[in-house]
Amino acid sequence: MVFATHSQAWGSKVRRSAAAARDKPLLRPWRARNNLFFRGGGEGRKGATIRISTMELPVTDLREGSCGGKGSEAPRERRPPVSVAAVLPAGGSGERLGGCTPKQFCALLGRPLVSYTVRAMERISWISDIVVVVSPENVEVMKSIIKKYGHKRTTVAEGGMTRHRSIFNGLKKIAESHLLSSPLQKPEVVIIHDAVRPFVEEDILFKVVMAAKEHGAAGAICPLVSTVIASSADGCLDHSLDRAKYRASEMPQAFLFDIIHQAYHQCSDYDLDYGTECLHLALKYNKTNAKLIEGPPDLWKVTYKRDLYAADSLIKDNISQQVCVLTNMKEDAVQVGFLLHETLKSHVKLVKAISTSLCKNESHLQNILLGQCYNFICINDNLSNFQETHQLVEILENTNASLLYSVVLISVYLDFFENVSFISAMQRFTKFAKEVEKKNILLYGLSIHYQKDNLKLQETMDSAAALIMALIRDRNPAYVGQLLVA
Ligand SMILES: Nc1ccn([C@@H]2O[C@H](COP(=O)(O)OP(=O)(O)OP(=O)(O)O)[C@@H](O)[C@H]2O)c(=O)n1
Ligand SMILES: O=P(O)(O)OC[C@@H](O)[C@@H](O)[C@@H](O)CO
Repeated sequence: MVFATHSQAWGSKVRRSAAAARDKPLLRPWRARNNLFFRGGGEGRKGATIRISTMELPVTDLREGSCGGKGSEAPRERRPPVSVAAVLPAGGSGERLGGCTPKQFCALLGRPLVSYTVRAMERISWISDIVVVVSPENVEVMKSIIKKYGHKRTTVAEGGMTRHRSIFNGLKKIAESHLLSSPLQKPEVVIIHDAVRPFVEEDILFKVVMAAKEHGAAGAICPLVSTVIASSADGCLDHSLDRAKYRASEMPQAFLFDIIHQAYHQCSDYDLDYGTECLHLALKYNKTNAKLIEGPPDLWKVTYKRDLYAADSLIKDNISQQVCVLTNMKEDAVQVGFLLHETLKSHVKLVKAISTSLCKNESHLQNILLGQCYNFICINDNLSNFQETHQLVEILENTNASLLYSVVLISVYLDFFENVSFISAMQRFTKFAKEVEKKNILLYGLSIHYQKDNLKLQETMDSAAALIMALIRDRNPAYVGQLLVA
C-alpha cells in the first residue's frame, strides 16, 4: 500500500507563506519509478521536495515541535530514587460548585473530572499506586470509572466527613494494605493531591517528591492574586498582610510516608474536622518544616462553577494542539493535503501529514496517528463512499483512540458535487456519523472547492483551516454529520 515518506523537505524546510503560494506554482508533481515527487514552490528559495513512495516505508512523523515545547525528542523520563504512591482525596460534596453531582464526578467532554486527575498520575510510571478516596456511597461509581477508562494501579478507599479524614483513610489504606489480598506497596514518599486539580504535570510532582525525600515534606505554592486582610470584630478592616510575604498553598504535596501517616495518627479531632493544610499537620505533629516549591499557574482547584467551565475550555485547548492530515495518492488530494498542512501550521503547534491510503498493517499508522493526536483530517475521493474515512474510523475504533478524549474526524471532499447524488450521499454520511458518535468520534464533513487558480485556492485553504480549527476547538456534537463548505 502507499505511504508518504517525507524527505527532510517537510517540517522545517518547507516554508510556504500564503503570499508565496499566490504567485508561485503550487506543487509540481513528477514521477520517477515507483515514486511520486512534488516540489513545493517558495519565495526565491529552493522549494522542498516531497517524495511519495509506493513502498511500505515508515512514514516520517512531521513533528514540528512536540506539543509541550520545541524539539521532537521525547523528554527522557526522570525517576526519583524512592518509591512513590499518590492519595487523591475525592470524597467531598462540592457544595460551593452547586448542583447535585459532586464536582469530582462532573463530566468534562463526557468524562468525569476525577478521571483526568487519575490519568495525570497514571501517566507517570514512577507513581506505583494511586489511591482515590471517595465517600462510601460513591465507591462503586469510582470503581466503574476506573474500569471504563482503563485506569491502572488505581485503588478506591472510603472517605470521611472532612478532607483530612479522607486523606487519613487513604494513608491507612496503604499502611494497612498488607492485610488485603492485593497489598499496596508502602511507599517511601506519598503524594497528596486534590482529585479536583486535574492540570498537574510530571515536573512539579517530581520536584515535590524530591524535596519531600530531603526535607520530609514539600508542597506547591503560587503567588497570591488578592491581598489578605484581617477584619476587626465590627467587620471593618483591622490590617492587611504584605502580599509579597505570603503564598497560596496549592497541591501537589508530598511527604515521607511515615511523617504524614504518624502526624495524622496524632492529629486532634479539631484539626481533622477543621484543618485544611496537610503541611501544617507535618509541622505541628512531626516538627517537619515543609519545603515550599513554586508551582506553575495551572495547579488551581475546581471549586466554583466557573472553574468547571475553565477546565473544560483548557482541556479542549490542550487536545486541539495536534492535527493529522491524511490524503490518498491522488495528486489533487496530496496538493490539498500539503496546503492544508502548511496553512494549519499557523493555527496549531503540531501538524502531521500522512499521505497514505490506509494500510492493512495498522500498527504503522497507529503509532504515527495516535501519539496524543485527537484531530484528523481525511481527504476523500468523493462523498459517495468516503472509503478513506471509513478505514480511518476502523483504526480509531480498533485502537480505542477515543477512550479518554473525543476524537474529531473531518472528512474532506474536493468538488463533491460531481458524479454523486448529493442528497443520498449526505444521508449515508450523516447516518455513519451518528453511528460513530457513539464511539466518541465526532465526524464532520467539509467540502473544499478545488481549483487550479493559486490565489483562489489559497483563500479557500485559509477558509478551510478556519472551519477546521473551529470544529476542533468546539467539538460540538450538534454539527456531527453536517457538511460545511470552505
Ligand atoms: N470529606 C471530604 C471533603 C473534601 N474532599 C476532597 O478534597 C478535595 C478539596 O476539597 P474541596 O475543594 O473543599 O472539595 P469539597 O469539600 O467537595 O468542596 P466544598 O467545600 O465546596 O463542598 C476535593 O477533591 C474533595 O473531593 C474529600 O476527599 N473528603
Ligand atoms: O478543601 P478546601 O477547598 O476548603 O481547602 C483545600 C485547600 O486548602 C488545599 O487544597 C490547599 O490549600 C493545600 O492545602
